[in-house]
Amino acid sequence: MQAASMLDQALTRLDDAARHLDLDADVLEKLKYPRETTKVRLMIRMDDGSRKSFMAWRCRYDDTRGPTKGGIRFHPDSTMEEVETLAFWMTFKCAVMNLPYGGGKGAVQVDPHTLSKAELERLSRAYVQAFSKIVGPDRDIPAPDVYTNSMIMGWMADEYASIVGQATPAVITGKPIALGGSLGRDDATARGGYYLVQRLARQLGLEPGSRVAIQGFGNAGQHIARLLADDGYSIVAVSDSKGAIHCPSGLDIGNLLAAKGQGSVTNLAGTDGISALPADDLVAVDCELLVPAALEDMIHEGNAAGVKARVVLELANGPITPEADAILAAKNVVVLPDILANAGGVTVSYFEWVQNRQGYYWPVEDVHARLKSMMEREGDAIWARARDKGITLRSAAYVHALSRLAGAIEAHGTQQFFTS
Ligand SMILES: NC(=O)c1ccc[n+]([C@@H]2O[C@H](COP(=O)([O-])OP(=O)(O)OC[C@H]3O[C@@H](n4cnc5c(N)ncnc54)[C@H](O)[C@@H]3O)[C@@H](O)[C@H]2O)c1
Repeated sequence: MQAASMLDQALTRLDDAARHLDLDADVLEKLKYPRETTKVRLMIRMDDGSRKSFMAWRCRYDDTRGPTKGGIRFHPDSTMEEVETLAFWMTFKCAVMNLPYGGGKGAVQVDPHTLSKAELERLSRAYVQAFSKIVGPDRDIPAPDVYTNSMIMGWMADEYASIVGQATPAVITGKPIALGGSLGRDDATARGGYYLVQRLARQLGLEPGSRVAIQGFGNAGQHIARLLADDGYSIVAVSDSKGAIHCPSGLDIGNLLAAKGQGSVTNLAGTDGISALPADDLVAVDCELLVPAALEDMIHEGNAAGVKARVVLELANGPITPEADAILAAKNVVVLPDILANAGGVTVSYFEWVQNRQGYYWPVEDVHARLKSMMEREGDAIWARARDKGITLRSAAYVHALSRLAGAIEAHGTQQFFTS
């Protein structure tokens, strides 16, 4: 992860989008910087009695359109710049989907795989203790991200309830169903991307039988593999942090899930015509659809030219660097951009927050139907904007979001008072 330059790279998207809109200067001044980032060193007791500390952050990038919303990542390489960049993307993602939220993000610099379950629980609770004045159902609403899950969200919701002295399920989303989670949240990120692919399949030249390569086999990667395979797509390559595998005749999803359950998809290499690949070679596999579903900057200047897919569905956040974006555009590869393609997760998190506040819970069919109609509505609008302006879908998504953000910032602003 090239964390130091990440935010600057992300801000180039803002500049690019601003060129297509007639904006008040207040708008860019407000969106160029995070509103607040809090840094805390968390101290927890380890199982052996020793104490250990971990750096943690929470960023509220912009709250013009509502309380800030964004996940908490547990990763050894997390940095403040990464958290701020992810919070910037959340600001735009919530605006793309017209959710009544601003953007936020949090992280703990830790490899959670080195902690016992009890240590992980203490760390999760320590995070909420440290940031209890920052989070809140009308202020800042966390959710899961890389290497955090519903169990961790449940501990965090419980800790917040202890601190404020009352059950407050709407403070955090991605909770277990038994603690006020929403049906359909588990596969929402992948499902949103899947609905988008279904909606635009004709324009994208995709159809059941098209070949798919998936980078990363966690929450997003596993569910998109299942949804596309159920639709008749052929999953020909998959990777995780241990490496990649390739099978031109198609991989079996059940076998992939079982192998991942035992550590890694690479355990399947050498069986049933499946070959091992270096992890980096996954992006160059012969296929029609490439799905990055791991981490940032995985498709870069050094490997973008090798991409053979016609379409890239960005389920990960920021998997393509701006340099790689230009290379892919020159090759006429259509990129379904992260702030639209993976927005299903935050959209169903929003549904969870609404259900928590209403105290009324929806059947999964309602969750799916509402998600589908929102993905189609915003996907169609962004497709039309890209076509009308002759710009990439990424630029169109940023223009789409920026026009909503600008409307809200200008409505708050007072510049006209001074100039009229
Ligand atoms: N889960 C969500 O709701 C959600 C929502 C929006 C965006 N995202 C984004 O999707 C991406 C994946 O998130 P997730 O929730 O699936 O995380 P996860 O922790 O469940 O899975 C991450 C996967 O990536 C793999 N991985 C790590 N390093 C890799 C590498 N170098 N090469 C290949 N694979 C590698 C891991 O082995 C794991 O299989 C992230 O960018 C995240 O920000 C997730």
